[in-house]
Amino acid sequence: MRVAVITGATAGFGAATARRFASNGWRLVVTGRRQERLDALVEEFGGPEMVHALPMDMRDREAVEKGLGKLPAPFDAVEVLVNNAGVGYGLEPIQEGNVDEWEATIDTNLKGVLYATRTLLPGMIERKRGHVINLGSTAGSWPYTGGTIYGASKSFIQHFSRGLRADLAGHAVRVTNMDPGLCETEFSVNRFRGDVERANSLYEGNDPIISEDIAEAIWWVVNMPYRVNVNTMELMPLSQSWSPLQVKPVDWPEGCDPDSSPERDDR
Ligand SMILES: NC(=O)C1=CN([C@@H]2O[C@H](COP(=O)(O)OP(=O)(O)OC[C@H]3O[C@@H](n4cnc5c(N)ncnc54)[C@H](OP(=O)(O)O)[C@@H]3O)[C@@H](O)[C@H]2O)C=CC1
Ligand SMILES: N[C@@H](C=O)C(=O)O
Repeated sequence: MRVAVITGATAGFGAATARRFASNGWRLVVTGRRQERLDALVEEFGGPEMVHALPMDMRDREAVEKGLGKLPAPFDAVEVLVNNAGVGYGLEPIQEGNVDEWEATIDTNLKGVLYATRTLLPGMIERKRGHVINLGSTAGSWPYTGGTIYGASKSFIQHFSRGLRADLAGHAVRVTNMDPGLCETEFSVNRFRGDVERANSLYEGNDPIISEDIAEAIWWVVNMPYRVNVNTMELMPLSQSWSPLQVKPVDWPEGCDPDSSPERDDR
């Protein structure tokens, strides 16, 4: 029986992906911080014989290394790792940003992925069977006001995924970066610090992607023939596309001539 590790399985994409794999007979290792939701997953997917729950914070290196590094049989031959746990707190521009929230975003989205990947890769290489799927975001390619730290964290994931493929040259381990756009999950409620109304207003009337769509895409990527590596996949709801680069008049200081420059400006 095959084993998949899904980080951040207590909500959104992670929960839907866990459901997709469990319904196809896979054993699961599920992680998240909310114990009661992990307990519910264990019950839903067939009990502790089928699901191993790891309550842990992905920012806690020791917990991740210990939890994923010492998985009990039969959960120890991990074939698929879905690095899904992630957050994007706040939507303020950098000059007004909350540094604590930046750190939480960076530590979860970057370090959590690195800890899990580093811990599980040697086993995949040794068993000659593995697939790492990293959840990036369209925000990693297309910047928007207020999404800078989150987007930069997802640019890291895109580059990390490509680099990982290069490092794994010759090994039977696949790597996929998946970049979803607007999707309705708990992501925005967390981004807006619990403001459900503000989160809902993003989705209303826009037919966002739903978690099951992402789970389906992950399932498809994993089930391509072993010779095929889907490097990257970008998905948006049809309602989402690009708008022109922003242009905004500059609030120059009194007496400033925009034709001037610091070496010619005697103000
Ligand atoms: N929704 C969207 O529009 C998009 C989301 N993404 C990315 O997809 C991934 C999943 O997001 P989505 O399902 O939408 O978000 P949700 O907020 O619905 O779920 C996030 C999951 O991550 C877990 N998580 C968050 N922080 C930590 C942490 N420090 N330690 C352990 N687990 C953590 C949560 O579990 P718990 O709270 O129990 O710890 C939860 O299970 C993220 O990486 C996100 O950046 C990418 C593109 C679009
Ligand atoms: N789609 C969201 C998450 O990745 C966003 O970009 O805000």
